[in-house]
Amino acid sequence: MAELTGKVQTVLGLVNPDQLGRTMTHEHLTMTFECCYIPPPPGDEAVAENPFQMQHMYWLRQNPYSCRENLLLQQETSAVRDELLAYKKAGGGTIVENTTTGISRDLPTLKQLAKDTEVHIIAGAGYYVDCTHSEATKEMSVEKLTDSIVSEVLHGADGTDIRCGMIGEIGTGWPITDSETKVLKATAHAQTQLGCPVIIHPGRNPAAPAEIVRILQEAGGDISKTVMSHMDRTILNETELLEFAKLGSYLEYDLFGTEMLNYSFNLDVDMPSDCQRVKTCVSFREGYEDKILIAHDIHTKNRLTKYGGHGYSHILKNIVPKMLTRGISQPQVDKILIDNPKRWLTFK
Ligand SMILES: CC(=O)NCCS(=O)(=O)O
Repeated sequence: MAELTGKVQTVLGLVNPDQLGRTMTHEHLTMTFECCYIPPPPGDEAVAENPFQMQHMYWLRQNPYSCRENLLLQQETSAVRDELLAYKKAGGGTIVENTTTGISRDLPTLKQLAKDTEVHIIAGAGYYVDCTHSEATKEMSVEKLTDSIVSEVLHGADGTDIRCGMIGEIGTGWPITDSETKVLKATAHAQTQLGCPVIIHPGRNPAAPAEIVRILQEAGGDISKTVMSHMDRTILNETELLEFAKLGSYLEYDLFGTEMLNYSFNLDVDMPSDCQRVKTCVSFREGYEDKILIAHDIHTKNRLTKYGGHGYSHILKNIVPKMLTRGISQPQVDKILIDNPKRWLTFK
């Protein structure tokens, strides 16, 4: 698309890629996550009902998905606005907002936040995981899904004229369902038409990312312009990780700030700590430094600083200094936070 080529599309319009600055490539500013509610561990049912206040946060840190109120980030726009102002002050420039259809994308709120804070915000087109697909979505053909995604980028989404600047996060589970496969194919077709960035939420199985790449590639997708999110909890074996890296997508470590003993979506996974995430970035710094992206993927209330969480500035304030002490140079940090996001987000 000639108008988009060489530009980045924010909720306030097209910008020159050099304007983005430091970029978190996977965040949510307003969304709901009720689709992923998990009942509390046996014996904790009463604790889960505690009033949503500071004394409850120690429990929510370990069980974020077992309290319905914690899943309503959309109620916290004022706190998120304050956080974005702090992010800007900490040197942040851009947030890629990954909320798609199914988890309450709210484009007017994103536009207002961008105006209020002067942080560039890029919104996502497309659909989240199968359990959030409506009956109408499930009945759509790949062609219809493609048209709808293309329209969200070219004309605006959800009945507004606010345009999405990338496709994703496209949700998939494991195994990948028929409806998710159609959405993946439509994503690839839309990407071919638009030359746009794509970002994927893989299912929680080490085989999921490669299977997604296979489906996208067969449908003509551009893997070099595609981000595989949530690598932190998906491929933990080093050999398997290097095998996947060879396929050429961006590798996103986007759960910085999440430190939990039991990852309730997949108890087989030992969720890495931030130190382990930094170590992984260190191990990737030669060979794949052009492919690493990082973020916090804030999607529950307890992670906001208002509730004692790490907030959207954690990487800039705490992780970058740590990286510098562990052998990642300032130019390499700049690649991860500025150059790689800019390259990914620029329309071809
Ligand atoms: C909003 C979202 O999809 N977050 C991902 C959480 S997960 O635990 O990495 O699947």
